[in-house]
Amino acid sequence: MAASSLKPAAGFLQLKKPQNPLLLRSPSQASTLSLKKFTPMAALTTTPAVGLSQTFTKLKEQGKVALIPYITAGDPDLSITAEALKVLDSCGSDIIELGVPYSDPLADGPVIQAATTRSLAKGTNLNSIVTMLKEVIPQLSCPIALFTYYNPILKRGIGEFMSTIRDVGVHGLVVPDVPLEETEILRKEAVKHNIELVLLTTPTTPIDRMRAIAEASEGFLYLVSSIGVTGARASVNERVPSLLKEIKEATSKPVAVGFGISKPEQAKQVAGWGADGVIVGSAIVKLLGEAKTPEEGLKELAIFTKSLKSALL
Ligand SMILES: O=P(O)(O)OC[C@@H](O)[C@@H](O)c1c[nH]c2ccccc12
Repeated sequence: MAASSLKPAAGFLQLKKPQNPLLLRSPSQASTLSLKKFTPMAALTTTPAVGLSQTFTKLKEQGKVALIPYITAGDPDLSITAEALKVLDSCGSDIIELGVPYSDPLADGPVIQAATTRSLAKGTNLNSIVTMLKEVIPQLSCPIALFTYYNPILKRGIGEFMSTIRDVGVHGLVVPDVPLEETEILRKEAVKHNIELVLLTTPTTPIDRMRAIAEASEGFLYLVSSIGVTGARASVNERVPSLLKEIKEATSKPVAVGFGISKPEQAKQVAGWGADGVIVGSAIVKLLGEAKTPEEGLKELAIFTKSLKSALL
């Protein structure tokens, strides 16, 4: 995981069976879619978005905690993703994490895996996502952090990947399957292109390693709340408060907590524990995936996002 504790098994890019890198403890273990035309909406804000760390600075001054929803691009299709980004933005999101679908999503649970499969079946790829973002990002007021496994980056070439996403206005990048030791080139290219590379730490990351990850992370530090894969859980890991305390002693960078947060009450609880941001993925992906129609999904998305936002106020 970005970075986290972990070095994937040799040849991990060709893994047949998903293997969650978040479970590894130490380095040694370790078609183009035809898009509908997007109609520019008159009332949309055109304020240029600030980056991730600036967003946290602004929120901190206001005593607020960031709401960071995650959705998978291209599920059910990219024109709905474009609308979903606008809904998320207008309903109070502070940063949006947008997932690039990948065939071997090793850190993802069933909900995001299924979304990924649906999206790939529609032909979503990096080019089509970038084309969509070019149109949509100027209409958003909050920054986008792109989430992708390492393979699509390597396939394109690290430098070219960074310049492509930067050119369409992406501010941040989350890559869960690159261990800290191997993030060096990625970080260099990210800095060069003004992209904030967010690294992740988990409950099994040794403390010294967590410090090194915090030091290298840009934008914010992603605290994975529990071991395992993404997905809703009945309750948030009760170790999160002590993990947050340890991290806060090690860094002054903002810390956002994700994995298993699916309800407004849980978001509130995590904010109360001192997190600077709360990330909600599977619950939102599920809502969009299970909606009777995409339009229904967008309506429910607006309601759910607002309920998460008010839990954080
Ligand atoms: O789905 P959850 O449990 O709400 O967790 C957030 C998560 O979806 C998002 O940040 C994410 C999606 N896929 C990942 C893989 C690794 C780390 C993080 C992620």
